[in-house]
Amino acid sequence: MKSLIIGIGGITNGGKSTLAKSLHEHIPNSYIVAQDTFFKDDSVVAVDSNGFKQYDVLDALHMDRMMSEVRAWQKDPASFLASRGLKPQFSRIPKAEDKVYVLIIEGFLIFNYRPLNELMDKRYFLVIPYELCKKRRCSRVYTPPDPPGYFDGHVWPMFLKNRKEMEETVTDLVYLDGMKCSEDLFSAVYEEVLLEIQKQLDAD
Ligand SMILES: Nc1ncnc2c1ncn2[C@@H]1O[C@H](COP(=O)(O)OP(=O)(O)O)[C@@H](O)[C@H]1O
Ligand SMILES: NC(=O)c1ccc[n+]([C@@H]2O[C@H](COP(=O)(O)O)[C@@H](O)[C@H]2O)c1
Repeated sequence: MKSLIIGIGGITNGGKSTLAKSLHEHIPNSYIVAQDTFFKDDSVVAVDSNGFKQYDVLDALHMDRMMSEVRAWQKDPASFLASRGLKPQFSRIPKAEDKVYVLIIEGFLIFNYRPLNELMDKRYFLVIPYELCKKRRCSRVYTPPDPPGYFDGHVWPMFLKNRKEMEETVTDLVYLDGMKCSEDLFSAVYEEVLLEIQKQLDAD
């Protein structure tokens, strides 16, 4: 069996998890590793001079644990899925995508962490403008919730900084306009992933 790793990165509330879930639902033998499940406990997240918790930095995440999960999948995707109670899926009429295990890595800082970035076969980066990002972010409740002024005082400046750092080191990013409807975003990426799957199969 072959395997493929797809990165869905981008701005907070850009639509990463929505897109990752749709891909997962349509791709047999796929699995999502979501970066936001690896945040450190609030008690150990650093605080800046304005009292804002520094959540939007790699240091706020257990990247070592995230890497272990990805490496466990890479080592043996079938056993990895089986250990999570998931059985390999085969369509009644076999399709190309049945034959390739696909890992979807989703998160706002996945391309800023070099060891993780290096593993990706394809990199997508969702972007939305400031106003829309602020609007979507303000209607979402995190644990802990954003304190007043957090978007402009921490989230947006860190997004600009992290994106700049990423663009200095990462090539082959495919930018996606997160203002497009979810269906259009899904179809565009899904079509490309199917082509990547076919490429893997043709590589024999
Ligand atoms: N393409 C889209 N168009 C409009 N709203 C969207 C779109 N994608 C996601 N959303 C909405 O934006 C919010 C954030 O989406 P989500 O996928 O959780 O973003 P992220 O994982 O990047 O933080 C949710 O309310 C979701 O329903
Ligand atoms: N434990 C958590 O999940 C948690 C806590 C505080 C802030 N956040 C926020 O999560 C964001 C990243 O996730 P999204 O890209 O899904 O928005 C960061 O901007 C960060 O400020 C998450």
